[in-house]
Amino acid sequence: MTALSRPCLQQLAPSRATQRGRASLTKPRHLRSVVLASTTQALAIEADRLSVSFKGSSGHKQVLKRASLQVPEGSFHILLGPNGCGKSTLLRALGGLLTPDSGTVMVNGPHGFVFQNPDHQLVLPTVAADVAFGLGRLRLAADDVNRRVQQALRAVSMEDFADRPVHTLSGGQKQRAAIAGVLAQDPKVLLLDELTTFLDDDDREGVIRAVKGLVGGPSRVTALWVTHRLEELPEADGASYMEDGRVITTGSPRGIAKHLAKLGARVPMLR
Ligand SMILES: Nc1ncnc2c1ncn2[C@@H]1O[C@H](COP(=O)(O)OP(=O)(O)OP(=O)(O)O)[C@@H](O)[C@H]1O
Repeated sequence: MTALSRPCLQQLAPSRATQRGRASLTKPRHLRSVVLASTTQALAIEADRLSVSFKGSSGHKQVLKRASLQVPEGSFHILLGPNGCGKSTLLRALGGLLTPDSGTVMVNGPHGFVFQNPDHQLVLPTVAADVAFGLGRLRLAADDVNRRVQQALRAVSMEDFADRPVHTLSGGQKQRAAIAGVLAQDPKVLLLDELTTFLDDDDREGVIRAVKGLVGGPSRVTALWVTHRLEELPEADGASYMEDGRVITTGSPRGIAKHLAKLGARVPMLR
């Protein structure tokens, strides 16, 4: 894990926060485009001045403060920021898992949400049964279900694990099985919340490779990847940095790395 030197950045350390629920999939919205760098690219995700607050015992706490984010279609985009700055809240608002107080959200295409702790989203005894779980509502023929399950497992290099009991998988294998459960439903956008927090380096690399394989594939899946690990920055096509409920800056991974270095972080890709 990368060492971080300044107090605000030390909060980028792993969170033990967990979210209950399974991967979810929702309906497409309209297409927008934006000028990014020198080219016009279609956007897969756009949040515009999003505000979210939660009720607590001491009144309302505003967590997102007119946060805006744009993610080009077909990209692997990293969202970084100190613990508690609102990354997961922004992701959940994008996924339709909570209702913002104000602002707008656009996600172009069906999207799947994968949570930080795979133990909270793998609910059936075997890998294949779990991957098939979300397909129940589609009323597909058994052959179609099997085909989708096999394809999804192949996409995350888990085709040999179909009959394995879920409890025998490593953390990274569980995350890849959770991703397969979403993929079986054919999403265009993946919202991925700190999937590598509990993983060792091998498992972490396996999960990142699986997601990058999907993004680089013919279906032009877009992945928004929330992380606190600065060493994952070079994997991304683009990145955004949040602080205190706002997206402060968006750019190339190297540009964001330089921004973080100015704040005092030791960023591996700049060494
Ligand atoms: N349902 C909720 N009710 C009340 N407060 C909440 C709720 N969800 C999040 N919060 C608060 O909102 C703030 C932002 O939380 P969030 O999980 O979005 O931050 P984060 O940047 O993802 O942090 P981490 O990196 O630790 O996961 C925190 O102070 C958190 O306690």
